[in-house]
Amino acid sequence: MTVLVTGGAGYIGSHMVLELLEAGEKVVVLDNLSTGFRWAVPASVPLVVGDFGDEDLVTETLARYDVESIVHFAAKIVVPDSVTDPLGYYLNNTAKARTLIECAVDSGVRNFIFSSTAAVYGDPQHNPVMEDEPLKPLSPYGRSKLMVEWMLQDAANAHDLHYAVLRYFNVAGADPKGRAGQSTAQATHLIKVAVQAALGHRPGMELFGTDYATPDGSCVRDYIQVSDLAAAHMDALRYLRAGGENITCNCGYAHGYSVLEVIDVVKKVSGVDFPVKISGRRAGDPAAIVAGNDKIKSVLGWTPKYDDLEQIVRQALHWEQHLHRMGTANSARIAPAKIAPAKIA
Ligand SMILES: NC(=O)c1ccc[n+]([C@@H]2O[C@H](COP(=O)([O-])OP(=O)(O)OC[C@H]3O[C@@H](n4cnc5c(N)ncnc54)[C@H](O)[C@@H]3O)[C@@H](O)[C@H]2O)c1
Ligand SMILES: O=c1ccn([C@@H]2O[C@H](COP(=O)(O)OP(=O)(O)O[C@H]3O[C@H](CO)[C@H](O)[C@H](O)[C@H]3O)[C@@H](O)[C@H]2O)c(=O)[nH]1
Repeated sequence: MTVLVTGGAGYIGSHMVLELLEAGEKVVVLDNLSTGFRWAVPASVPLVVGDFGDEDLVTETLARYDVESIVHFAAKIVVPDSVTDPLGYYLNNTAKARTLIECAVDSGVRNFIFSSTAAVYGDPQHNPVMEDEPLKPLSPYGRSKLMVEWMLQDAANAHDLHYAVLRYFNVAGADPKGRAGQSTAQATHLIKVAVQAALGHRPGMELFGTDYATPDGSCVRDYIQVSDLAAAHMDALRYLRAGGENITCNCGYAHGYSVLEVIDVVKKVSGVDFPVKISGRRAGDPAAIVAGNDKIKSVLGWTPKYDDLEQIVRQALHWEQHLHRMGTANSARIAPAKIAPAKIA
C-alpha cells in the first residue's frame, strides 16, 4: 500500500514526503515540476514526472504502486495570478482535480487528503474563524479550491472514497533538520520575502497597507510551520484509516501576527535592519485571518511542535542561506548529490 503525493516536489509536498518516510510509509510522487524541483524528492522515492490531470498516467501510477491514499498538494498557488489567469487556475486546480478524483474512485483508492486554503473564507467576520463560517472566497484561487472541496464531498457521498480537507493558513518555515524548505525564488510570501531582504538577496521589501482595522494597522495572519502542517496530514491519514468520518479542518495555531510584527522578528533574528517601503494595500488582502483549531486538535489529535515565530523565521533564514550557498535560489539544475542538509543553529 502506497501513498501518492501529488506536488511532492513542491514546498509543502516535499515536507510531507519526509514525514511519510519517517513514518515508514511507501511513497510515490507525481509532479510536473512546473514550480517544484526534482532534487526536492529523496532519491529513495519514485518520482513520476507528469500531470495529475493526465488520466492515463494517473491510472497507471495508481495501479503500478498499489496506491491506497492520495495526498493532493499539486496546484497553482499565487492569488494575484489567479485574478489575471482565472481559467488557468480553474483548469489546473479544479478541472484536473475532477479527473484525479475520478481516477481515485475508479481505481479503488480509499483515502483522499486535499490541500485547501484559508482563502475559502475570504474576509471573515470573526476571528479565529471556525470551519462552519460562511465561505466567501475573494479570488479565483480561493474559488478554484472551494469547488474541489464540494466535488470531494459529493464524490464521497456517492462512492467508497473518504476525505480530509485541510484548510491551511499561512505556511512558513522549513524542515527543522534542514532537508527541505521554500525554494521558489519568485515566492511572494511575507516571511520568504523578508528573509531575502535580510540576507541582501533583494534590496528591501514593501509592506502592503498600514491602514487596516487591526491593532497596528497592518494585516494579521496565522503562520503555521510547514512540518507541523505535514504532521497534520499524517494525523488525518491515520484518522481516515481508522474509519474516521470525512472531515474538514483548519490548520493554524489560533493566534496571529501583524505584518509589522513579522518584519520586526525577521530583523531581530537576522540582526539586519533592511529597508521596508510602506506601500498601499494589496488587492484582495483580508485585514485579519486566524484559524480556529479546536477541531483539528480534538478530532485528529494534532499537537503542534513549532508554534514559535522566531524559530520559524530562523528556519526560513537557514534554508535561504542554504539555497544561496548552492549557487542559485531557484534551480532545477542543483544535483541531488550537491545538496547537503542545511545546518540549523
Ligand atoms: N504555501 C501556502 O502558504 C499555502 C497556503 C494554503 C494552501 N496551500 C496549498 O498547498 C498546496 C501546496 O502548495 P506549495 O506552497 O507547496 O506550492 P508549490 O508551488 O511549492 O508546490 C506545488 C507543486 O505542484 C506541482 N504541480 C502544479 N501543477 C501540477 C500539475 N498539473 N501536475 C503535476 N504537478 C503539478 C508543482 O510543480 C509543485 O511541485 C497547494 O495546493 C496550495 O494551494 C499553500
Ligand atoms: O512583500 C510582501 C508580502 C506580503 N505582505 C503582506 O503580508 C501578509 C501575508 O501575505 P502572504 O502573501 O505571505 O500570504 P497571504 O495571506 O496573502 O496568502 C496566504 O494565505 C492565503 C489564504 O488566506 C492563500 O492560501 C495563499 O496561498 C497563502 O500564500 C499580507 O498582508 C500581505 O499584504 C507584504 O506586506 N509584503
